Amino acid sequence: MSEIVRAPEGTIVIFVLGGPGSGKGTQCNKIVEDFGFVHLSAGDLLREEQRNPNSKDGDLIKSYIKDGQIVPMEITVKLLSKKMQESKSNIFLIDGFPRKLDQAEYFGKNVVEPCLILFLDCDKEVMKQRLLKRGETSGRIDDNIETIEKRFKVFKEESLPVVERYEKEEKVRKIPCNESVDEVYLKIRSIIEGLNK
Ligand SMILES: Nc1ncnc2c1ncn2[C@@H]1O[C@H](COP(=O)(O)OP(=O)(O)O)[C@@H](O)[C@H]1O
Ligand SMILES: O=c1ccn([C@@H]2O[C@H](COP(=O)(O)OP(=O)(O)O)[C@@H](O)[C@H]2O)c(=O)[nH]1
Ligand SMILES: [Mg+2]
Repeated sequence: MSEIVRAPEGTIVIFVLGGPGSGKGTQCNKIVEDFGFVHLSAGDLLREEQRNPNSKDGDLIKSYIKDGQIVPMEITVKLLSKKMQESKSNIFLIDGFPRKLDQAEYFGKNVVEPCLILFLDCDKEVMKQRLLKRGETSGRIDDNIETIEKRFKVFKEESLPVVERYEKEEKVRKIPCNESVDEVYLKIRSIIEGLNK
C-alpha cells in the first residue's frame, strides 16, 4: 500500500462527523450531487480493504468492525491518503473520520487540517432505529443490536471529544438530524452555500 503523503497546498477537507446512523453517508451523497466534492467514507474504505483478498489487514479490520471498535489509525489514514493522491479533485468530504483524538492530530499533522466540521447531531433512539432498519438489508456485520450498543459507547467516549476539539477552533457547524433526509439536507446545503461569503 502507498504511504501517507501531505496534501498539496490548497486542498480543502470537510469532516462529516456524527453518531452511527446519524445520516453521514446519506447526506454526503446529496452534497456530492449538488457540489461535486469527492466523498471518502472511512468505513467504506475499510470494508473494501477488508474484502480485498490481497490485503494483509483484512482479518484485523473485520474483527475491529465486528466489535464496534476503532481500527488502528495508520490503516485508515493510509487508505484515505491513497484516495486523495489518486484524485484530481482538491475538495474532499471525509465521512466518519476522525473517530478519536489521536487520529485528528495525526491527520492534521501528516495530511491536512480540515477547514470545516459538519456535526450531525441525532438522538440515540433515532439512530438505533435507523441502524436496525438498515441492518435488515445492509449485510453489515456491525448492524446488529449488540454491536450497535458498542458503537454508541465508542462514539460517546472516543469520538465526541474530537468534535469538542474542533469546537475550540470554531470549525464546527452542528446540524440537528432527527428530521427527514430532505429537511436535514436543506440545512447542510445552506451551510455549504454560505462558505466563502
Ligand atoms: N434523515 C433521515 N431520516 C430517516 N432515515 C434516514 C435519515 N438519514 C439516513 N437515514 C437512513 O438511516 C440509515 C443510516 O444512514 P447512513 O447515512 O448510513 O448513516 P451513517 O453513515 O451516519 O451511519 C440508512 O438506512 C439511511 O437510509
Ligand atoms: O475512521 C474509521 C471509520 C470507521 N471505522 C470502523 O468502521 C465501523 C463502521 O464505520 P462507518 O463510518 O461506516 O459506520 P457508520 O457510523 O457510518 O454507521 C466503525 O464502527 C469502526 O469499527 C474505524 O475504525 N475508523
Ligand atoms: Mg456511514
